[in-house]
Amino acid sequence: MAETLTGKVQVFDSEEELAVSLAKYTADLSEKFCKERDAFTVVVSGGSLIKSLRKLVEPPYIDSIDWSKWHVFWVDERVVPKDHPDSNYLLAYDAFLSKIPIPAGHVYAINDALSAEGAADDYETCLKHLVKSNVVDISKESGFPRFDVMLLGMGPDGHVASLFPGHPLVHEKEKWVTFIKDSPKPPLDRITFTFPVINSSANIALVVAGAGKADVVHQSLGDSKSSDLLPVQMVSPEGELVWFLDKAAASKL
Ligand SMILES: O=C(O)[C@H](O)[C@@H](O)[C@H](O)[C@H](O)COP(=O)(O)O
Repeated sequence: MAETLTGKVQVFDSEEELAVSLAKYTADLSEKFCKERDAFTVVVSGGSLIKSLRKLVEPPYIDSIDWSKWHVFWVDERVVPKDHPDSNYLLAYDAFLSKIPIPAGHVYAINDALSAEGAADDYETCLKHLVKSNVVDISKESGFPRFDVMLLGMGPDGHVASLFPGHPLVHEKEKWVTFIKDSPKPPLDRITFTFPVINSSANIALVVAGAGKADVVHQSLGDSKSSDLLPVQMVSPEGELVWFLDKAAASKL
C-alpha cells in the first residue's frame, strides 16, 4: 500500500479483489465504531460503488456485523421518487439494504415529495437532529458533522458526490447539504453533501474501478498537477483517506 499526501492508495488485481477488501475495511470500521460509539454512521454514493459493496452482504460479514447499529446516509441523491430507476436509494435498497437486518428508521432517504431545494433543507434538518441526539458525531475542528465513514465513487470527470468540476457548489462553505438543478450528469436535480461535511469525515474510501477512470486517477494521483483542482482532489478528510483502485483504474499511474 502506497502512502501519499492524497491518502493511502491500494491497487487490486481485479474488481473482485477490491470488493473483498472493501468489505473487510467496512466491517473492521463497523466493529470499531460500534464499540466506541454504539453506532456506525455510513455514507454511500450511488453509481458502481454499490455493486462493489456486494461482499458485505455475504458470509462472513452478513452474520458478523451488528447491523442494528448502522445508520445509512447518501452523500448525494437524485431528486426523483424512491421507486424511480435513477434513485440512489433504490439502487442501494435493491443491492444492499434489502439484504440486511437494519432498522428502517436508520435508513435516511431523502423526502421525495419535495423540490431539490426543499429536500436539501429537509436532509440538513434531519442531520441536525441526529447530531443533537449523538447518533451523528460532530467535528470539534470544523463544527460540521463527522461521519464514521464515507464510501464514495468518482465519475470519469473527477466529480464526487454531486460536486462537479467547475461548478460553484464545490466552493460551498456554510451549508451541510445543498442542491443542484443543472447537474452535468443526468438527472439534473440532485442534493449533495458539501465539502466541509465530506472533509470532516473520520474515514473516506474512494472506490474507483475500470479503465474509463484511469486518466482521471492519473490526474489526481500522478505527477502531473494542473492548477485547477478536480473535486476528487479536494477530498481531504480530517481522518483517513484510502483509495481502492483496481488494476485497470490504476493503469496510468
Ligand atoms: O448519484 C450519483 O451519480 C453518484 O453518487 C455519483 O457521485 C457517483 O458516485 C459517481 O458518478 C461515480 O459513478 P460510477 O461509479 O457509476 O461511475
